[in-house]
Amino acid sequence: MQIVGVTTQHEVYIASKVHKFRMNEMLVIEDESLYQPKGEVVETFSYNRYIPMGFDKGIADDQVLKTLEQIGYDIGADDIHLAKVRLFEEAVQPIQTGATVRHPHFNEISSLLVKTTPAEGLVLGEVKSTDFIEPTLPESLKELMHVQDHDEIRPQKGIPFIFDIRAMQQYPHIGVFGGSGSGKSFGLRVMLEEIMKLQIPSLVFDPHFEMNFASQADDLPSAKTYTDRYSVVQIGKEVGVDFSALSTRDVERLLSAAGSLTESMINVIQTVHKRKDSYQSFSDRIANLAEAIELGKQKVEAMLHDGGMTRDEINRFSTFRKLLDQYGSLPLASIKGIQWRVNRLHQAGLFQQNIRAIEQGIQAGKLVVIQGAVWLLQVFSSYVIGALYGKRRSFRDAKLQQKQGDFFPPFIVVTDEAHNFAPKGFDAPAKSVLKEIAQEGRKYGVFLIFATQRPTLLDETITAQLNSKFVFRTVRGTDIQTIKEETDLTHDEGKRLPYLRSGDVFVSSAIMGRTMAVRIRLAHSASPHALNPFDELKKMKEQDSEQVLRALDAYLPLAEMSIMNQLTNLNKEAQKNWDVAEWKQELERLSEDGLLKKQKTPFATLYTRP
Ligand SMILES: Nc1ncnc2c1ncn2[C@@H]1O[C@H](COP(=O)(O)OP(=O)(O)OP(=O)(O)O)[C@@H](O)[C@H]1O
Repeated sequence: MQIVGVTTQHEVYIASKVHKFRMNEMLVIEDESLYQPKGEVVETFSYNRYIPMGFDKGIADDQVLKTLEQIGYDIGADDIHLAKVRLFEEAVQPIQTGATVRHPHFNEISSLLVKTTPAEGLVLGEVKSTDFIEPTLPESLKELMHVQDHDEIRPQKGIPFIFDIRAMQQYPHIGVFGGSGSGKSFGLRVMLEEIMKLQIPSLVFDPHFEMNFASQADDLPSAKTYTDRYSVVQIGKEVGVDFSALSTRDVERLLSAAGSLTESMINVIQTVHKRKDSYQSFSDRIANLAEAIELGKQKVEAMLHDGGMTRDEINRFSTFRKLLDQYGSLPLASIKGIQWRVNRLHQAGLFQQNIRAIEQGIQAGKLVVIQGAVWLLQVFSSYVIGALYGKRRSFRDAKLQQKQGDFFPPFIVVTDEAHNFAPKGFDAPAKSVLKEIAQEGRKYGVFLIFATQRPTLLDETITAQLNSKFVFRTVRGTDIQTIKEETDLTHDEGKRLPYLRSGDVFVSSAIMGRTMAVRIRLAHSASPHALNPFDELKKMKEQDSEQVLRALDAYLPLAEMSIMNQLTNLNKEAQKNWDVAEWKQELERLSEDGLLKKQKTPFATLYTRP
């Protein structure tokens, strides 16, 4: 391999007759006077006698052609491989044309690529095109993972990409961007596995119900299990909001998530909500007030003067009167609006539990996955993040003031669909607390991992605070533009974004100091959605046929006209509720699928085992 053409201080062309260059391949230029500059391939081209140079010059210019001829290439006849290489550090003077080029030894580039050990960092994947370095890779960095390359699963060959999570203290927060099917969720899963490995307490909001680590990945030798390292809770089942602990401002925020609030509705909440109100006391007060206003003061007074009512009725109407005296001037429509919103949250189970299960999980160093519908997660996240961040802050602040405080650990907040939690341009329940963490969380040891398909829709103050960005395949022009503005991806890398393979990612991180191309490793666990929906249909059909055949077994051979007599038994055993026509259809289907044999005689149609 040799340098050809005119070189600059930061870019050179390299040619070879035998070596086919690969994108992101690392190379060392033998130039003692410049301290062996190193760089990586950013563009490649191959010529052979079928596509001779000059016919389509591609990346080569006249200067390149001239040098090639001078150093003995037969242009138009030889195979020639060319690469454009960008130097990692600008050279003090242009590089000598003709200088030889080779692959680096691990020690020559280790400081650029490896910032921590596998035991202390997140082992997320393999740095692309580094398999040339395998012979010099130290044992401690080998055999850390398996990688899927095209259809083949293979052990790690190149340099591992180990994210130095400890450096988040200085460069906090991670963004994970990528379009549908780009491998973003898969990458997030690998990140979470590594976080569990290190037992870092984390709060994961999971709108897709996919972050479960119970099932192991198929085909992966020695997949790790994470059983004791995480817990999954659902809003309305294991966790919820303790209504009586909410301030009036919290109630406003929660209710606004169930449906936007008008000024007048906010006024209703501020007037009617009392400190320590339980869900019951607040919703009763609202319901009674609505009913009282609907009846009107006159009618309520008349009922109370009328007499002849039971004690309960007297109590009820006295309550109405009191409420009318206190709040009678509030508009009925706004009160009803609040009533509807409180009801909606209650129906979703939000007020049935508290967040103790989450706090315990975090205290125990676990990854706590919180599942629920997006809108409900938005409400709940604002409450739970606010509460836990508050605890962590109080503990740290107390410590700074040398006071005693209950220990609360540092933790990470992880969410997919992050643009729903902190949207650009409009408000969302959790946005203010997330912004605060983006700006101040570092001081308290609270960090964000934000994944989204739409970085353009994410609040820009937060995007700017994400010091490490993992960029998967992105097709949408506006998102590519945002990514280019927010990372140090070069123009060439930006152009490659729509064509990245699922699982390939550019990591642009202040921690690494430069963009790296990485193949994410195979996950040890599998997503519950990993089953192809069409395989799922097939499996369901097979299971169903099996069940029906088992029920039929005792009655075979079965004549079509006997179905009527056996209908109750058949339905019971097959757990169906079919009539005779439906059973006939099913028998026909099973015989078409070859699972039964259909015989027609002049007297009857018979079904038997094939
Ligand atoms: N690193 C990887 N190695 C092997 N296969 C991968 C890798 N990453 C992704 N894949 C494959 O690509 C598919 C799509 O990935 P994934 O579901 O993570 O996409 P996504 O970007 O999260 O899409 P969506 O946002 O629609 O969920 C996965 O089913 C997985 O099989």
